[in-house]
Amino acid sequence: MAHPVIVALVGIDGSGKTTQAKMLAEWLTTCGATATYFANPGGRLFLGRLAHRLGRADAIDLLGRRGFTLVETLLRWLNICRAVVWSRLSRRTAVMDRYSYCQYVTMRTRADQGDRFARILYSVFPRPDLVCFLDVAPVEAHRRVERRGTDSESLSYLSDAATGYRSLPEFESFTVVDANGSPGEVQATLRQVVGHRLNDQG
Ligand SMILES: Cc1cn([C@H]2C[C@H](O)[C@@H](COP(=O)(O)OP(=O)(O)O)O2)c(=O)[nH]c1=O
Repeated sequence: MAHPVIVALVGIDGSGKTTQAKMLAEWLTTCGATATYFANPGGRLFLGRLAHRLGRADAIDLLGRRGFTLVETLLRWLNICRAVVWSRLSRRTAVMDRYSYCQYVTMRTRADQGDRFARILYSVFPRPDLVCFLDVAPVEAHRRVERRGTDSESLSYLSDAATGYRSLPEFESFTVVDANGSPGEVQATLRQVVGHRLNDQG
């Protein structure tokens, strides 16, 4: 590889980012291109638990909408920073579960203020070598999230978020991967796409 590679998987909740990114990192490592999976949590679960302990309903009740969005944006910034720095220093591949684009879409979908601030904050990060948009029908994503049972998103939120991704100025540069199939089917497509990209890198 000519230089360390950053691969980011983006898409709505339930599109399979976590499942696919972990599988991809394992596969790349078995192929000899040592890769590490990086999650990018926004702190919702952790802050939710903290809020309960403090007698609040949830993270938003604890921090307020703007406070929660700020903390979430900063946490995700730190997670991306860690992955990018690690990739540069170790000269290894980082497979990222979410990237800055996900936070832009989340904020826009929730009609949060401060998306310009987020864009400035995240502008220090390089464009990943490859961004795969896992394109799933919102109905299927909703089913998966319900089955997962760790969080919940309304179908209308997921539909709005899917529209949000497509309206990003960067969307044209994303590689769209059909994510409606089984994990194995989607992974096979991703391996092809990523394999080509890595070969192109030399
Ligand atoms: C990829 C995939 C995931 N799942 C399950 C695993 C998880 O419990 C849930 C959501 O997948 P997950 O990988 O967590 O999606 P994301 O990180 O984008 O939110 O759906 C399926 O049932 N089928 C699939 O094809």
